[in-house]
Amino acid sequence: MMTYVHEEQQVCREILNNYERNLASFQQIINKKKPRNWLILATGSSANAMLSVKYYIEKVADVSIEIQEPFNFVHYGKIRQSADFVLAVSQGGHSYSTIEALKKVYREDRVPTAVLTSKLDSPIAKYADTVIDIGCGVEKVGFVTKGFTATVLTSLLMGILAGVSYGEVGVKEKQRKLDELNKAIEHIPIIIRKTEQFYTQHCKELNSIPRFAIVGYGPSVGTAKEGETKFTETIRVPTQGFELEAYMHGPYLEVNKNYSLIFLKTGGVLAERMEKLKEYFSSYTEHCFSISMNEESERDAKTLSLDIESNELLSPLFMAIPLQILAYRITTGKGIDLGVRIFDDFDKVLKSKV
Ligand SMILES: O=P(O)(O)OC[C@H]1O[C@](O)(CO)[C@@H](O)[C@@H]1O
Repeated sequence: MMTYVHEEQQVCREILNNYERNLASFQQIINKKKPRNWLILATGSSANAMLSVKYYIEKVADVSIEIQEPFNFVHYGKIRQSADFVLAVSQGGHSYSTIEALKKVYREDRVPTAVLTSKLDSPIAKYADTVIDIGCGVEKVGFVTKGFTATVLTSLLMGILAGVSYGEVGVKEKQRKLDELNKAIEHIPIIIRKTEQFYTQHCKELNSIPRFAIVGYGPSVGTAKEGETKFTETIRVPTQGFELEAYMHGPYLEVNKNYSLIFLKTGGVLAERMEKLKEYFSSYTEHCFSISMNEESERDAKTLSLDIESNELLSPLFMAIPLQILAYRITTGKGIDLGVRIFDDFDKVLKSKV
């Protein structure tokens, strides 16, 4: 897992170097059909990645994005009349639910379909008009890390290209946005280093926590959800990712002195509201941690400050990496060997991957 974390920067560089080629077929759909109402079908980390980029794409391309959990879509859902493009996202391309959902749309043959995957010859590729390469190669460890960041970056680029095609983004603005992404990925090694130091400083405490809640807002709700996915897959203690305000409607009542909160601080309009929540719970549990994208004016030992000056909407490119590393470090710190498979017959019985 850490090997892939260390590959994230290189993979991102490659994605940025090759985006014109990798996204050529997507560009064609956009230029030809000009879809403005996208339905995205994805589960697990892929859904978290798309939730992370939704706001950026909606803003730069002036489109509207709906994300649906594929199995519910297959059995209970329907495609909105207004939907004019369906994008299925499956990093490995074997998720049964996403395949079935895409099949349903593909057979109707009403809207253009595309699949975003890192495995171009995977089963899902048969059911879309267009196959788009995430550009990160196949990740062999099931607890994806580079695949998440690569999906985020490729999708951000799709948003920029759509913005250009729709006249929302001019030539200069496109270059500015690409520069912003190039600059963003240069922070990855330092994020890794800072997170490793942070874990070393707090390992005893972090390893002993029985329950985590990760709270975010805006684009970092997707990051919080990815933290939930990563922590439960690896550390195997109850962990949930919450949207800031939703957390205040019930979930907070669970807080006790053993409970840990991880606040994702990405600046923006809700920064103060999050600070208030943190302050409130700091007197009920000692285990309040923050991961802050921006430089913190007051240094607090339980804040991992990444000191990055960037657009809040790009925060998923940075903020998931500390959670990936913490997931791995806490897991090994607790003596769990991720190489030893558990529920080994799960896929055979439940067939959630085909
Ligand atoms: O993106 P994919 O390949 O469809 O996978 C979806 C999810 O399935 C899992 O591999 C677990 O089955 C998750 O780790 C992953 O997020």
